[in-house]
Amino acid sequence: MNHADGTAVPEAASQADDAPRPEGPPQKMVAAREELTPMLSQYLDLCESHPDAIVMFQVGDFYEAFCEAAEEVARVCEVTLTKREDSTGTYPMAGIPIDNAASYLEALLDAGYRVAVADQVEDASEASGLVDRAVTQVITPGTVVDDELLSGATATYLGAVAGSGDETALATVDVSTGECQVTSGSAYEIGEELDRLAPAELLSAADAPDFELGFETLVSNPDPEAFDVDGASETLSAYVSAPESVVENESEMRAVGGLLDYAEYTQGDDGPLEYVSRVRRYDPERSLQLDATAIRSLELFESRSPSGGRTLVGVLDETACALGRRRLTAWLRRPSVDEREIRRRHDAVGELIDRPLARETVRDHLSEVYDLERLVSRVSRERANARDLRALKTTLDAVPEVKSALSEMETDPLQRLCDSLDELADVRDLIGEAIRPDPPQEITEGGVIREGFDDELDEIRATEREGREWVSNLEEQEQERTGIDSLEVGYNQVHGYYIEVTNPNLDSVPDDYTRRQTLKNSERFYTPELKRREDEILSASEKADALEYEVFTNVRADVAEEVERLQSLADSLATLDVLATFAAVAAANDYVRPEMGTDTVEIEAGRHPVVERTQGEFVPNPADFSDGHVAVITGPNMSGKSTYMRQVALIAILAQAGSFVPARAARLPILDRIFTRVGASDDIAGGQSTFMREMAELTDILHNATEDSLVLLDEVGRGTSTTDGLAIARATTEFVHDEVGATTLFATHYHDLTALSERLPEAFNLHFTVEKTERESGEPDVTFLHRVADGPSSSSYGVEVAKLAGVPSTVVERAREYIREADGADNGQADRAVETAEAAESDSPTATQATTNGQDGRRAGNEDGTETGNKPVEQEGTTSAPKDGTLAAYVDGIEATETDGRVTSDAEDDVLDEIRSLDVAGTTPLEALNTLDRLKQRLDD
Ligand SMILES: Nc1ncnc2c1ncn2[C@@H]1O[C@H](COP(=O)(O)OP(=O)(O)OP(=O)(O)O)[C@@H](O)[C@H]1O
Repeated sequence: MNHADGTAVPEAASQADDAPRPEGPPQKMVAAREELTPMLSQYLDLCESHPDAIVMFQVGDFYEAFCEAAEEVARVCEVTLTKREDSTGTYPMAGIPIDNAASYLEALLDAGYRVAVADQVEDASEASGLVDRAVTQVITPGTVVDDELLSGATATYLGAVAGSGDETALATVDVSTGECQVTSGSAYEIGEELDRLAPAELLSAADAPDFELGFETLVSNPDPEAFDVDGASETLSAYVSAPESVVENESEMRAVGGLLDYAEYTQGDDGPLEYVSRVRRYDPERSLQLDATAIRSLELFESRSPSGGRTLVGVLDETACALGRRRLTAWLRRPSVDEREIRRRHDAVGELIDRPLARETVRDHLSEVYDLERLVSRVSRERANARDLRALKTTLDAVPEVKSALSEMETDPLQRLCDSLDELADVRDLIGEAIRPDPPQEITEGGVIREGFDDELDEIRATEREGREWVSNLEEQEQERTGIDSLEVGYNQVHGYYIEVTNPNLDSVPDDYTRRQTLKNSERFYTPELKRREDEILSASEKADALEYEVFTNVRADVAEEVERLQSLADSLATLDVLATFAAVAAANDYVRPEMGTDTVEIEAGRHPVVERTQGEFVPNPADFSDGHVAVITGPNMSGKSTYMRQVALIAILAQAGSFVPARAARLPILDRIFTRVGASDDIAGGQSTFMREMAELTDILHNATEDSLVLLDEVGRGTSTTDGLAIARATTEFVHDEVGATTLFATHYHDLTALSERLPEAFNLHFTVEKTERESGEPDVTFLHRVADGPSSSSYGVEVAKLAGVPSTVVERAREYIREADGADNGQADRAVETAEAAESDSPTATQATTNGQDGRRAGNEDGTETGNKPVEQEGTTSAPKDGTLAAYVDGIEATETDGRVTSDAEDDVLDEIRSLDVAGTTPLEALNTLDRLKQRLDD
C-alpha cells in the first residue's frame, strides 16, 4: 500500500515555512540519482518510500541522516553536522549512536517528526557487496513501542477519525499493548472523546470534521485508500473473523481499518499486528462522561498548580504494577454507569478491606508482575529478547501465589477473578526450561539457552567446552615439555590462541612451534594442534550462537501463540491490582462504601480526597441534595467553596470508578456526566477571551447536562462586569433549576443570588463560615473555619484575604479607606447598578417577582445579615452592608480606619481623582486589587 500519497506534513514540525522539508527524498540526491554510490542510492530509495518521515539509516554503529534531514537532526539532537564526499558531490551528514538512540529519537518525536528506522537486515560480514537495509519501524508519537520512550502509567494512543455528522467515528489503538477500540457518535461527542483520550497522533480521514483540539498531537491526512470502506474491511478482517459484527457503521469500519493499516505500516508493514487480538466497540455513554475541562479542573491526572501539586490519581495510585496503574487511570477517566458493575467492584473492595492479610499478599505478589501487556506485544512483534521472556516467567510465577491468596475470598467478583487467572503453566515451564535465569541483553551472542533443552546445542557446546579445557591445560603441559616455567598460553581477538615465550627462553622453543607475533620482550607461537583446537572451538562457538538464536526464536514463537491467554491474564491482574489498591487506600484513609443508585446525592462528613492528604487538618462537610438540587454557595474568598464543590464531584467519580469514598456515609445516584465551569480568575492572563471561554463552556453545560448530571459552577459571570455577571449567574441558575434539573453546586460572590432560593423551590443556600476576631491592635481579623452551613453568607472579607495573601499593609490600609469612601460615595451607584441588572431582566416575571416580594437580600435591608435564604443563617457579623458582589460587599463589616486628611502632593491628587472616577459597582474584587496595587505603585514612585 502506498502511504506516500496524501500523507501530510507533520503539523508540529518546527521548521521555518520556506526551509526545505527534512523529510522525503533530498533533491540533491534525486538530481544525481544515476551516479550515486550504491549506499546513497539505497538511502534515497528508502526516503522515497517513506516521504513522511526522517529516515535514519544504519551505517555500522550509527543511524545516519543526509542532506536537509542531516541538518535538522544535527539541530534537534544537538549532534555534529559532518559531510560525506564522493565523486557525485558533498552531502551533509549527521548521525546518532545506535546504542544510545532513544533520547535522540525522543527529541525528534518531540520536534514533531516521524522517524523511519532503516536497519541493516543482513550480516555485514556475510553480505556480498552492499549490505541490505530496510525500514523496520516508523517511530511516530502515537506508535512508539520502546519502553524508554513510553510512560508506564498512561497509554499512548494512535487515533483515527472518519465520517461526519452523527456518524463520526473514532478508533484508537495503544500500539504498545494492542488495546484497540472504536466508537462513533455526533461530531460533538467524538470531539469530546478525543479530548478525553488525547491521542498522541491523529489520522484524520478526508471527510472527518476539523476538530478544535485542546491537546498537542501530530495530525495527518492519511492514505485515502486505507480509509475506503472496502480497504478498511479487508484490513480489519485480518484481526476479527467477521468485521461487520464488530463495528456498528461504515465510519467505524473506516476509522478502525485505516488506523490498523497505519499501525502496521509503522511496525514495518509485515502484516497484521499479532498482539491486537481484540477490537472492541464501545459507547462513550456507557460510562460517566467527564470532558477534558472537567478532567482538568478536578485535577484527576494533572495538577493545575504550577508547582505540580497532587492529583486524584496521585493519591490513589498505590498500584503494585504497571498493568494496574494503567487500569486505574482508565477507570478514573471513564467511571462506570453500570450499577451492577459498580456494586461488584464495591463488593470486591469491601472483602479486600476485610481481609488485609490476603490483600497484602496479593499486592506483594502483584508487585513482582512485569508490564505483561507490553511484554506480550513485544513477544508477538518479535522484539522480545531473552530477558523479556524471563520477565514473563517471573510474572507467571506470581500467578499461583496470587490465586492461592484469592482462593479464600467469598464474594462473587473475587471468586470469578480467581477462576479467571490462567496460570499458563505450559508457557511458564517452557521459558523456565529453555531460557537461562540471567540471560544477556543480546540474543545473537549465545548464553541464552539452558543446557538440557536442545540436544544438538548441548553437543556443540560440549565440543566447545572440551576444546577450551584442552587449551586451559596446555600451559602446564607445555611448561613441562619445554622446561620454560614462564611460558604462558593466552588468547586475543586478532591472533587467536598463542603460546608466549620470553626472549631469554627462546632457545628452548621446540620445533613444532610456529611464530605468530613478535613483541618487545617475547615471541608468540602456535602449534598445529593448538590451531586445530582453535578452529574447532571457534566454529563450535559460532554454530552454537546461531543455533541458540534459532532455538530462542522458536521458543518466542511458541509463546506468541498464547497471546490471547496472556492478554486475558493481564486483564485480570490489572483489575485485581486496582481493586486491591482501592481497598488499601480505603483502609488507610478511612473511606466508606457508598450506597449507589439513590435518587439524590447525600454525603455525610465528606472530604476532599486530595486536599485532606496534602494538609494537616481537614474539616469534613456534608452535602445533602434531598430537599433541592441547586445549591447556591456563598462565603468569603479562601473559605473552602471550590474545595467543597470539587469534593462532591470527586466522591462521585471515585464511587462510580468502584472505589470507596472519603466520607462518613454517602448515598449517591448513578451520574451520567459531570460538568465543571470554574472561575475566570484562574485564567486571568487570557483577558477578554477568558470570558468568551467561560460562556462557551457554560453553553456546553446548559445544552448537554441532564437531570442525572452533576454541574459545578464556580463564580460564573465573574469574567465580566458585576451587572452583566450577576444577570448571567441568575439566569443560569434559573435555567439549571427549571429546565435541566441537574444536581448543581453554584459558588458565587454575588450575594443577590442567594435570594433565588425564595422562589425556586429546588434551590437552597449554603455558605462557608468564618470567625471574625479582633487583633490586639484592634484590627479586624478572620479565621476560616472551612465549615459549610445552611443559608447564605453575610460577609466576604476580600481585603482581609488580600492581607493574608501578603499584600503590603499600606495597601491594605489604603484599601480600607478607599472602599469606605467609595462605599459612601457610590452606594447610590451600586444600587443603580443592581437596578440596571434587574431592569435588564424585567421581562422575566420571576425576576420582577423577586424584587416586588422584597426578597432580595440587599433590598430587604436585613440589617442583621440573617434570613435572606430559605434556611436559618449562622450569625457571623454584627455590621451590615450591601451584599451585592460589588467591592463594597467584599469588605462588608470591616471597620474603617480614620483618615487623617493628609493629601498633599499632585501625584496623590491624581491618584484620588482616579479613585473618584472608578466605577466601584462595576469592578470585580480582583480588578480592585490590581487597581490598588497600581495606585500604590504610583504613590511610591
Ligand atoms: N474543608 C476544609 N478543611 C480544611 N481546609 C480547607 C477546607 N476547604 C478548603 N480548605 C483550604 O482552604 C483553601 C481555600 O479553599 P478554596 O479554594 O476552596 O476556597 P474558595 O472559597 O473557593 O476561595 P475563592 O473564592 O478565592 O476561590 C484550600 O486551598 C484549602 O487549603
